[in-house]
Amino acid sequence: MKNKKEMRTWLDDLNLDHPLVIAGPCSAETEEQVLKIAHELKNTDVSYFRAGIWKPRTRPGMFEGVGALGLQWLQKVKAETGMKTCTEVANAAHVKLAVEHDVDLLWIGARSTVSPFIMQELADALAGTDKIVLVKNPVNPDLALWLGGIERLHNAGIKNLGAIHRGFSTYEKTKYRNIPEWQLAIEFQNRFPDLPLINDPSHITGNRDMVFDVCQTALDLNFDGLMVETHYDPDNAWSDAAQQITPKALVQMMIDLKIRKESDPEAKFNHDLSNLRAKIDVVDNQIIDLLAKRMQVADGIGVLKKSKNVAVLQSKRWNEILGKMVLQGEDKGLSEEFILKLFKAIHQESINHQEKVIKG
Ligand SMILES: O=C(O)C(=O)C[C@]1(C(=O)O)C=C[C@@H](O)C=C1
Repeated sequence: MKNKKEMRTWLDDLNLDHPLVIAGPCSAETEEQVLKIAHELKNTDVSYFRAGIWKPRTRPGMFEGVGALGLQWLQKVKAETGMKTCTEVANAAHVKLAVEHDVDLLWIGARSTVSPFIMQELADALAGTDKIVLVKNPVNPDLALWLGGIERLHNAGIKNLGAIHRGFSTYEKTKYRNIPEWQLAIEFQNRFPDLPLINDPSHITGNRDMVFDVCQTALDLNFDGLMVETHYDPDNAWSDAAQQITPKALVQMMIDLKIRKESDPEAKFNHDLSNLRAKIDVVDNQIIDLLAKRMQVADGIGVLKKSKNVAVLQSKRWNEILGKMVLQGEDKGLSEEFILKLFKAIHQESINHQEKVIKG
């Protein structure tokens, strides 16, 4: 699969003067709930009304969605509000029912994207439709698996494709429900700049208080749209209560979010930017020189350790370094998260250098 300008045709054809917004409840609960939310979202920036019909839940015994019945409610949403509709599909039977009920956009969930078998089943079931299909990232931060899933749909002749960044599972507890790993989304855009990329702040945060900030970061990183879970009574939602926001809050958020341009033609701005970029280039070169110097020292340590048969990994020393660097970083306004990532990468490279010396 290669990047092509036409990949964004379906999005361009919407002629929006703001990012694409997909919103609606995590789950369709009752007909009244679905229609009430839909009417509150009518005449806002929302183009697509979302509602989960079949819900993949971590544990059995939780609310697993109303099933096909909810698709009739989505048809009513379309008839009464004019909004297009979307839902998640996870197997060929879901696809058949969603297509029969005229759902406009289908998304594939993170737990499906991880499985090439499921992706192939969905690609086969969707072949021949002109539906928009958005593929959420797999639960693990694996860009090749994400792109591979999209490629299966592309190879089945599905033209209106896009991706949803919903964050990644981690063993460690973080402030996020699913950590964003923004670098991976940036890498995605580098590889496929014309494949529409939508951010899902609800699943990244798991917490409505953080939704705005994640949306702003996504827009700052040129995402094409947002998919935001929305409920008129979030606290009493049947699923994902903590992360849903009200339609009113969504409207306010769309007013408050800053939509930034990719560049500006003004001469002074471009002159100042070039100067600052030249400074960055100098510093980047210094960083590379320093890292190379550090690895030369590591090579020396490797030679010394080899002579006395001493192990490469020295956890006590390493933890002392990490602790010191986190403190120094804080002093200089560098986040703990960044310092840990940076020094863990440096440590790994130092170990690789020493291994090479010891084996060589
Ligand atoms: O101090 C050592 O023993 C080293 O090998 C150097 C170093 C480092 O790069 O700072 C690398 C590996 C060890 O786990 C600890 C520290």
